[in-house]
Amino acid sequence: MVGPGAQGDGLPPAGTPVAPDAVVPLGELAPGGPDDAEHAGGPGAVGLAAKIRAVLRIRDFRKLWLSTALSSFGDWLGLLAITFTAYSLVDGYAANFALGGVLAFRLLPAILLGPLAGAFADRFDRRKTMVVTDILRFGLFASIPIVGELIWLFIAQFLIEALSLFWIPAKDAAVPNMLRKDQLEPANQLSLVTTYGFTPVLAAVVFALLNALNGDGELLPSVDQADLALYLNALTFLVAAAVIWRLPSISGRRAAGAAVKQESFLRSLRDGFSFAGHTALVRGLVVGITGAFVAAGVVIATAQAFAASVGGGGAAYGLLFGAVFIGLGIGIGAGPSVARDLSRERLFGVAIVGAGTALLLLAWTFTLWIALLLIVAMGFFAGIAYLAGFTLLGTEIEDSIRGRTFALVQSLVRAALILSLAVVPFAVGALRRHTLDLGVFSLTVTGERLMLFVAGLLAIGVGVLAYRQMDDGRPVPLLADVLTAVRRDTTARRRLAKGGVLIAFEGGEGAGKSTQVRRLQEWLTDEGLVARATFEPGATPSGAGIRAIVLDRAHAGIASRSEALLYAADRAQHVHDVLRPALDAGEVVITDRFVDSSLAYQGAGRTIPLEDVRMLSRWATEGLQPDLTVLLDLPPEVGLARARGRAAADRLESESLDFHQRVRQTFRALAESDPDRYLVLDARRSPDEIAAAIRVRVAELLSGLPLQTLAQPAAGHSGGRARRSDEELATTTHHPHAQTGTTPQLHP
Ligand SMILES: Nc1ncnc2c1ncn2[C@@H]1O[C@H](COP(=O)(O)OP(=O)(O)OP(=O)(O)O)[C@@H](O)[C@H]1O
Ligand SMILES: Cc1cn([C@H]2C[C@H](O)[C@@H](COP(=O)(O)O)O2)c(=O)[nH]c1=O
Repeated sequence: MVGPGAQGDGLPPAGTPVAPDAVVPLGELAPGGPDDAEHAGGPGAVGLAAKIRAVLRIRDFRKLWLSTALSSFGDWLGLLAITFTAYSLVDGYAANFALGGVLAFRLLPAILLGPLAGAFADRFDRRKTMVVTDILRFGLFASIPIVGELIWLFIAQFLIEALSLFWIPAKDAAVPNMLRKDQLEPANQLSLVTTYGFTPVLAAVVFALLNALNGDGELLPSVDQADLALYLNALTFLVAAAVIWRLPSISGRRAAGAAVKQESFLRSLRDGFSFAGHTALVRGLVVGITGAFVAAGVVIATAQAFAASVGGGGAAYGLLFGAVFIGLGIGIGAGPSVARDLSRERLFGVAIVGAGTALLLLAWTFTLWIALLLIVAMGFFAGIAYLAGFTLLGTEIEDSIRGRTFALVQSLVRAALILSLAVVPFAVGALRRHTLDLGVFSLTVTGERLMLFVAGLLAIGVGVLAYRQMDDGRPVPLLADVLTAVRRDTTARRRLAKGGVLIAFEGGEGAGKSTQVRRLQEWLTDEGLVARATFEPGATPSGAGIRAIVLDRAHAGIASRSEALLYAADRAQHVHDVLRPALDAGEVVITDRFVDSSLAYQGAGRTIPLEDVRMLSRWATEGLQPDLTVLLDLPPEVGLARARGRAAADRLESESLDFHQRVRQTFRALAESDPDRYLVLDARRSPDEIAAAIRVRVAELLSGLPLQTLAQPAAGHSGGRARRSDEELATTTHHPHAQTGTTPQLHP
C-alpha cells in the first residue's frame, strides 16, 4: 500500500509530476518496519494486485475501463439475447442456420471494414468516434426487440459489429496515452480478464436472472427476457457514451493540441499497410497472432470430435472448453510475473511455440485428464502470447499509426477464425479415420487429430517466424535467457549479456554513499576481487566538466530539461568509458549514484515526467541496469545537515526541503517497485552497521560468480591500508594481477 497521492507502484503516470505529499512508508517496504528494511528484497514484491490498483488510480483510465466493462457486459448479454431471439424467431432445424447466420454476420464486418476502421481511429477524434458509435449501438440494440424480424436482427447485428470495429481500435489506441509504458501490461491484464472472464459470466448470470424473473412475462407481460436483456444492453452503451464524452484525454494528440497531419483517407489506409509490411515488429506480431488464431479456430472446430475420441460426450466437451479459459486466465494473470525479465518480443514467440507444442502433444493424447492438462497449458501459453502481443502493440507503436495497426490485427484475427471454422470441419469429414500399416505396428489417424497436429505444427512455425522477426538482437542465447528469467536470476542474466556485476548506491544528500562505496570497494579488494569504485556525475574527463556546471550555484538558471540532458550526457560517457568496459572485463563495479538519481532529482525534484527521464536514461545507458541498488534512506534534513558540515551547499543541495522530500519519496518508491533488486537501509545507523549489512547482501549476490580476481590478495583484511579517494578508485583501470576465476569465499 502507498500513501495518498501515489500510485500503487509508488510512481505517477506518464506526464504527471510526483505529488509533493506522496509518501511511501519505509516500514511497508519490508515486513518488520524500518529496522528490517534491508530484508526488503525478500517477500514484499509488488504483486499484480498492487499494479492493478495503481492503474485504477488513474482517473481517466479507471473511467474508460468501467465504461468498457459496461459495454463488454452489454455485448455479452446482447450476444446471448440475439442468439436466443434468432432461435425463437425460426422454427425447427432452420433455427441452427439462424444461429450460424448471427455468428457469420458478427464476424464478417471485420474482414470488410477492419482496415477502414483503423484509419478512422488514427484520422478522426477518437473520443467522438467512440461516443457516436456507442449512441448508434444503443439505437440498434433497442431496435431489435421493437422490430422483431429475423432479417432486421441480421442487419442490426451486422451494423452493430461494424460500429464496434470503429470503437475498438479507437479505444485500444487511446489507452497507451493514458498510462506509463510499464503500466500498460497490468492494464491489459485487467482489461482482458474483465472482457473475457468477468463480464461474460456476469452477463450469463443476469440473463438467467431475467429468465427466472420474467420468463413467463409475469413482470412485464409484453416483453420476454431476451427483449429485456436487449434493452438493458442498449442502456449500457448510452451510459458508456456519456462517460466517454467526459474524458477528453481519449482524443489523444488532439487533446494535447497537437496538429494532426492531414492526408487523404486512402493514403492513410495505404500507409497503414505499408507500415505493417515494413516494420519487423509488426510483421512478427501479425504473423504470430494470425497463425495462433488459425490454430485456435482448428481447436474450436475439432473440439466436439476430439472430446468424443477421448471417451467423453457433452460433459468432456464442456470440460475441455472450460480448460481453455482456465489456461488463458492463468496465462494472462500470472504469465508476466513468471517471465518477468524476458523481453516481451521474445516472450511472444516463445509462448506461441509453447502453445503449439501443447497442441502437438494433444493430437497424440487419448486420456481425458492428460488432454485437460495439455489444454490448460495451451491456454496458458496462448494467454501469455496474447497479452505480450497486445502490450507490444500499445507500447511500441506510435500513436499516429496505432489505430490502423490494432485494426489490422483485429481483422486478421477474425478472418483467421472464420477461415479455420469454415474449412476444418470439411477437412475432418473428408479425412475421416484411416489406419496406417507401418509394419511393426499400425497407426490409426483420425481427421480431428490430424488437424490438431497440423495446427500444432503451424503454431510452432509461426512462433519461430515471429521470434525471428521480432528478436531484439540481444546476444543472450534463448534457452539461457528463458531459464534465468524464470529463475529470476538477474546476475546470471547480466553475465549472459556480457559479464561483471554492477552495484549502485543511491540516496539523498549526505546519506553516506561515498563512505559506503569506499568501504565496500576496500572489502572486496581485500577479499581478492577486482572491484572498481566510480561515481556520477563527473567520473570521466568530459563528465568532470558537466559536474562543474551542474553543481555550481552560479548556474542557477539552468532549465530542468537542460539539467536532465547534462546528467544524461555524463551518464552516457560514464557507461561508455568506465562501466561497460569494466563489466565486460568481469569486474565488480560500484557506482555512487546512477539512473535512480535522475528519476528522483530530475523526475520528482524538477517534476519532469518520470517516463521521459526514464527513456532518456535508458537511451544514455543502452539499457544498463544495476544488479543491486543499495538505497541509503535518510530524512533530508539530517542528510543536508551532514553535507553542510562538509562544505558549502552546491546548486542541488540549495534546493528547498520540499524538493529533497520528493527526491527521497521517489527513491523509496523505486525500491518498492522492484524489491528484489534493492537493499534499503536506514542511513541513521552507524557506518559499521550499514557496511556489515551491505557486505552480507553483496556476498550473497556474488557467490559462485566467475569474476576477475587479484592473483595476490591485497594486504590483509584488517583495513590497515591507506584509503584511496573516489577519483583514484574511479581511474584505477589497470589490474596487472587480474585473472578470471570463481569468486573466492567472501567473509562478510
Ligand atoms: N552512517 C553515518 N552516520 C553519520 N554520519 C555519517 C554516516 N555516514 C557518513 N557520514 C558522514 O556524513 C557526511 C556525508 O557522507 P558521504 O559523503 O559519505 O555522503 P554522500 O551520500 O556521499 O553525500 P553526497 O551525496 O552529498 O556527496 C560525511 O561527513 C560522513 O563522514
Ligand atoms: C547522478 C545525478 C546526480 N544528481 C545530483 C545529486 C547531487 O545533488 C549531485 C551530485 O552530488 P554528489 O555529491 O556527487 O552526490 O547531483 C542529479 O540531480 N541527477 C543525477 O542523475
